[in-house]
Amino acid sequence: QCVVVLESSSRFGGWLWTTRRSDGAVFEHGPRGIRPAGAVGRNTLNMVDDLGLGGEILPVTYSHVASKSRYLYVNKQLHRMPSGISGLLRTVPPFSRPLLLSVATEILVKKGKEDDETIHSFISRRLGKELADIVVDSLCRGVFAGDCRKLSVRSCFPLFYNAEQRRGSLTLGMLLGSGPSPVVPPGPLAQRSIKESWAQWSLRRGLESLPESITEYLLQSGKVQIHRDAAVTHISPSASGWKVSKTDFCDVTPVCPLPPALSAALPSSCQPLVQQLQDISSVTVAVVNLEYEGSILPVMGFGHLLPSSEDHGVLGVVYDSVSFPQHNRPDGQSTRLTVMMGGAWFQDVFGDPDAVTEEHLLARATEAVQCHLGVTTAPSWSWVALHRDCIPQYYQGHFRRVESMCNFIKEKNLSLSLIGSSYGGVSVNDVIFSGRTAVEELLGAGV
Ligand SMILES: Cc1cc2nc3c(=O)[nH]c(=O)nc-3n(C[C@H](O)[C@H](O)[C@H](O)COP(=O)(O)OP(=O)(O)OC[C@H]3O[C@@H](n4cnc5c(N)ncnc54)[C@H](O)[C@@H]3O)c2cc1C
Ligand SMILES: C=Cc1c2[nH]c(c1C)Cc1[nH]c(c(CCC(=O)O)c1C)Cc1[nH]c(c(C)c1CCC(=O)O)Cc1[nH]c(c(C)c1C=C)C2
Repeated sequence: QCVVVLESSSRFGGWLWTTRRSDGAVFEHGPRGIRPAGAVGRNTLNMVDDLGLGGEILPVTYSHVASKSRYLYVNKQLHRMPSGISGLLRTVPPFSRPLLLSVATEILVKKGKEDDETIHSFISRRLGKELADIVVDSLCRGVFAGDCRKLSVRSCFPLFYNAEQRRGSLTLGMLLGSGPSPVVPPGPLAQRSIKESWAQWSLRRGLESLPESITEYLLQSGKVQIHRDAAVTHISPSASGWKVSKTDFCDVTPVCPLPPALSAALPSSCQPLVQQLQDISSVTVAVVNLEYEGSILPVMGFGHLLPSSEDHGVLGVVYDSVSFPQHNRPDGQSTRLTVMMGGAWFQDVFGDPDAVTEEHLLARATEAVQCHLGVTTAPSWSWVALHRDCIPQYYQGHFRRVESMCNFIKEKNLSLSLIGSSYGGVSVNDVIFSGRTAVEELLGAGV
């Protein structure tokens, strides 16, 4: 078997993108933390073991302040998200009643009849409108940069959907479990993560080390051809497999991540698939990394999110220095923050992504830090990145679209796998797991 990897840009890694400054500071422009939990989390840690990257791991435990404290910026104030029993029992602003009341009465709410629903409608129905408007609205902005009034509960939070389906309640589903998950035995690193109670992890030189290390591993194996600056422009079925781009690769089974690239490359005989791919939309996020001199944060924690009712444009701010102080400048005298903006509201707030200036995005980000965190000094360093169409949006009915694409591929006996963030989960773990599953189906397990 011959494996060929074609990457259109000049670097591997996609959204895993790190800047390593010469003084030792590390800034993430894409993902910054990976969760070790669950089958997909264990799978990634097993891969980190295989790559020999275990010594580079930076774990953040559940007892760390970054795991215990997350904030919401509501009514022009920061509020710590309630946690623990006392947080659930008391009425804490910005909520009008103890959260335990919503959780307890949720058990009595009847099961929904629809085969999918928006996240906002699902949570309003089960836990009340206030939680949907504030907590879940913010959560969807902090994971999907998306609008919970459009996103699908079944595809975005399958755990919630399955809990209702199997146990009749979210609360019971969380307590009793809501169904089977793939079997992935934990390797040494995953075992360590369980023993030490990790909530998330990164790598000493940033998460881009992961694709860098994979590239090195593949090159050393001598079994894989990898090409940068090699965009797939056209694929079409041929007698011996697929004809890919301008080059003839026989017996190639494309494993394709991006719907726009794939739909543009497919032939007209795959029209139904092309149409379904074109129907998966994604949102643009502006990511602004900021470095400030000294310890400037008024609170410690993972960061804060804003519900869409507070501000459409600013989604949230990550306090990178708190989770990963190892990425600070070695003198330890700085604070690193990341402001994320736009998402589903990008066009409304900032207009055409091609016309928005870096200066405008930087000004909006520093203004948010000043307003939300009371930081009046200017940042000593900044980096502005505009990530076009970076997070796919699983709108209501997404599961049906994915099912129908898979059926088309099966019926036509197309030797093609759909992997990546557009189909069954947007986290780094989901994407790696979908790739592994597809390759195992093609080449057999144990590869
Ligand atoms: C700002 C941001 C923050 C995030 N934070 C987190 C986080 O904290 N934790 C987490 O788990 N996840 C996070 N994510 C999500 C996660 O990073 C992504 O979902 C994941 O990296 C997507 O991987 P992918 O392989 O599906 O796609 P991509 O990363 O988009 O990779 C696709 C690759 O295909 C290449 N390509 C495109 N078209 C072609 C073509 N025609 N021919 C050849 N190559 C092509 C691209 O150049 C790219 O390298 C975040 C994402 C963003 C944008
Ligand atoms: C403010 C915008 C964003 C922040 N992170 C992301 C956006 C759009 C992107 C993102 N964050 C996470 C994931 C992976 C999801 C997963 O299943 O692992 C993605 C794509 C992780 C994450 N971030 C937050 C939560 C609740 C999660 C889920 C996993 C976990 O519980 O750790 C919340 C959150 N994200 C951001 C902030 C500032 C924030 C909370 C304070 C930034």
